[in-house]
Amino acid sequence: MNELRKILMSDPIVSSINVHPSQEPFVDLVHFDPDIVVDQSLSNRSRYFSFVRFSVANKLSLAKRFLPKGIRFLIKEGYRPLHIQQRAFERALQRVKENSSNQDLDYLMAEASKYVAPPNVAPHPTGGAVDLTLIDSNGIELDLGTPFDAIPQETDYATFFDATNITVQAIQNRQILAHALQSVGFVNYFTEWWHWSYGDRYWAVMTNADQALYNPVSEQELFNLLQKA
Ligand SMILES: C[C@@H](N)C(=O)N[C@H](C)C(=O)O
Ligand SMILES: [Zn+2]
Repeated sequence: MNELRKILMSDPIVSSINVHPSQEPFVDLVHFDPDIVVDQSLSNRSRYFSFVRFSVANKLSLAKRFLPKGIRFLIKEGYRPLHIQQRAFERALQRVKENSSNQDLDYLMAEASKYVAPPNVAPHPTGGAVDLTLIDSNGIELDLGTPFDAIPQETDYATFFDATNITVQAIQNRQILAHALQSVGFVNYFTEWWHWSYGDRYWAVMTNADQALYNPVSEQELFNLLQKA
C-alpha cells in the first residue's frame, strides 16, 4: 500500500472538487470478465447494483493480472442509487448521535462518514466505486480481517485499511488486494479495506487530479446511458 493519506469523505476538500462530467457508459460486471465474480447478496438495492463505469470495469480486468494464481475478485457492490445512499447516511448519523456524548454536527458528520459517504460526495452513485474482496479457487472468501461492510466503530476500527489488530494473514491479504488495485489507478477509502474507486471526487483528492470525472446518476440516467452505448 502506498503511504496512507487519511482524509475523510466529509472533509470540505472532497466537496470542493469540481466534476467535469463524463458520459462514459456503464457496464454490468456480471458479464464483463469471466474471472470477475459478482456476489448477488446486495442485488435488492438496485437492478444496477453490479454496474460500474466502463473504465472501472476495464481497470478491474487489468488488476486481476496482479493477483496471485487462483485468487479472484469477488464484487459486492458497484452502483448505488442516491436515495439509498441518503438513507444509509441518515442511519449512520443517527447511530453515531445515539452513541456519542459529543453532539457537535461536524464531529458527528465526520464519524458517520467513516462508514457511509455523505450523499453530496458519495462515490457509489457515480459508478466510479466498487466494494470488493478476494476469493480462492474454491470460491471461498479470504480472511481480510473483518467481515465485508463491518462498521468501523463496532470492530475497534479493524476495518481501517492499515489496522494492526488483525492477523498477519489478513494483513497480507489486504496487501494483495491493494497491490492489484493500486497498480491500475484505484484509490482506497482508508476506513474500509473493501472500498476502492476511480474517477469520483475522493479519487481526485487522493490523486491530485484537477477534477473528478463522474457525477452521480439516477437509475433512469444510467438506463439512458446504456441505450446510447
Ligand atoms: C456503507 C459502506 N458499504 C460504504 O459504501 N461506504 C462508503 C464510504 C460509501 O458510502 O461510499
Ligand atoms: Zn464502497
